[in-house]
Amino acid sequence: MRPFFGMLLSFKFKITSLVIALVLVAGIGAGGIALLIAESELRQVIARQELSLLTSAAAFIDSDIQDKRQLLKSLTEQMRGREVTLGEIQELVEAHQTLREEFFNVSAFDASGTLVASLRDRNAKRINISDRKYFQDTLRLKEGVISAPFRSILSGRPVVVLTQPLHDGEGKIIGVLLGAIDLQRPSFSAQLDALRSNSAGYLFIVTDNGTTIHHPNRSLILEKGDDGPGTIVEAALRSPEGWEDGILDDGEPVLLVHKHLREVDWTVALSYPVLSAFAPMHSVRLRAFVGSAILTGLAGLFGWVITKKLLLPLGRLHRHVEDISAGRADITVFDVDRADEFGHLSRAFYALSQRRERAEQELHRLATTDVLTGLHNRRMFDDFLPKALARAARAGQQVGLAILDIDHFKDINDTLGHAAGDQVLVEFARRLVGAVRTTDTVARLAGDEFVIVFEQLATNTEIDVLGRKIIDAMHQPFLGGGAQRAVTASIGIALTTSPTVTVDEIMRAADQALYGVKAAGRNGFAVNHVGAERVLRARG
Ligand SMILES: Nc1nc2c(ncn2[C@@H]2O[C@H](COP(=O)(O)OP(=O)(O)OP(=O)(O)O)[C@@H](O)[C@H]2O)c(=O)[nH]1
Repeated sequence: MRPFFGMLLSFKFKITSLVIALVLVAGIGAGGIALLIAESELRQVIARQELSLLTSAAAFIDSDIQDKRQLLKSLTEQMRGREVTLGEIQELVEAHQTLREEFFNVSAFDASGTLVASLRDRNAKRINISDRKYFQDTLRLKEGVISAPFRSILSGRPVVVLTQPLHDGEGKIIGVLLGAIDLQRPSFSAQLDALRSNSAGYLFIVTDNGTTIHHPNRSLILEKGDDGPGTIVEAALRSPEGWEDGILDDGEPVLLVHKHLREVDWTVALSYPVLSAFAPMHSVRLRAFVGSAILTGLAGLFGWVITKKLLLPLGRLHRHVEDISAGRADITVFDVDRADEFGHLSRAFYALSQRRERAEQELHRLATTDVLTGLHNRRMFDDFLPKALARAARAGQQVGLAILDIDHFKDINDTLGHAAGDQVLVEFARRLVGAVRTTDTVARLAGDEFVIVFEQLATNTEIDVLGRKIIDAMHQPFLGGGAQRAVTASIGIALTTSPTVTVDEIMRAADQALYGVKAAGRNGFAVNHVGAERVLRARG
């Protein structure tokens, strides 16, 4: 659990998260904006395409109605020219083949509105349409009109009729010629439906008052659709032409494209389901989402790998600091030649470690050095002697320990003063170091007591030479408190080749030798072999 939380807090994790966040923001931001723009563009393109298609449909319907009106008009003009009577109209329309193709029925009514001829059924009931608005309008305007859609009394079919006034030879209106268009007849509706074949959505036509003229659901024809705010009928009639987005048709959002006809107060409209219209967009969105997810994952992985790689020097630096702290390496492991931030950090660590090392060395020196004489002190000696004994035991060599005591040093202090005593101690130490070999270790234990550890002694007699050399080194008078004074020392030396000798044993043996020298009148040295428990020589 802990390593997991540790990983969450790691710099690598933070950088990786940052990279992922940036990629996500960039992806969602740029991708989302691009998708929105693309979607908006697509809507415009689709809407324009559909409007252009609708314009063709509107032109087709306009021209169809115009053709039909023209046909009726030319027929009535023919009749007028030939002074056809109402009684002759039935024969005439039956003889006119084109009328059957263009109209569901063509009928004629006299000026009182009574049926006088019917193409579909010459024996049709003599109905009267004098109360119909289109009939009245035709007589009043003296020109053809297009009726509102209605259910025909003659056929029971939903129709609109085109009218033309009938004139006698003198131009007087004697009746009205009607061409009926069956709104459910394939010749009208199938042509419109054909315009939408292979495409999504459907075409419908409504009059200006919202009555349905054409609709794929034939049962709606002649019905007045809901034209409340936000309905497709209201949207279709809102302006002469254009498109509306997001209108609900039967609960489904649609793109509604509409165009008003020129010839008649009808609006032809297209309801285009948005979901299928933008189906390509959905797949683009899905692919963009998957792409973004993959990209984000890759970016995260990439961020992790790159950060890990970039932070390798930091890891190395961390290990180096740990190794140096644990004493497994020295400060030369720092890569101080790097030019980057890790180089700066390494150099800072190097300088810090160097200062710390120097401080440690100084501390160690102070802790192991006798302040007055500059020799090793007792602490150093206590640490050093066991190691020297072990070294000698390993090498099978003889080791010697000398304990030195300045004779009657108290007198020097008492007669010349403590400072003069110090001077003597310093000079004594200096001469001592000068008298022994570089391989020998000299220390001041306390007061006027000094020790020397002799390592790598070649012969037994070598120690005699060294003892004599020390005695001789002290022959010259010492300067203390401005006065010259003879200083002598007593030296007890212990020698051993035993690999099992202890610190106590060799110290005791040296003490014993010193005691012998002192007993013999001081100013000399004696050598005692450890285990022999006797002073072999005592010389002044
Ligand atoms: N000047 C000076 N005196 C010290 C220092 N440390 C100890 N002493 C003195 O050294 C003297 C040591 O004298 P002792 O060890 O008693 O004996 P001694 O006079 O040398 O006599 P023997 O050893 O028997 O010859 C004492 O008076 C201490 O006060 C020091 O650092 N400086």
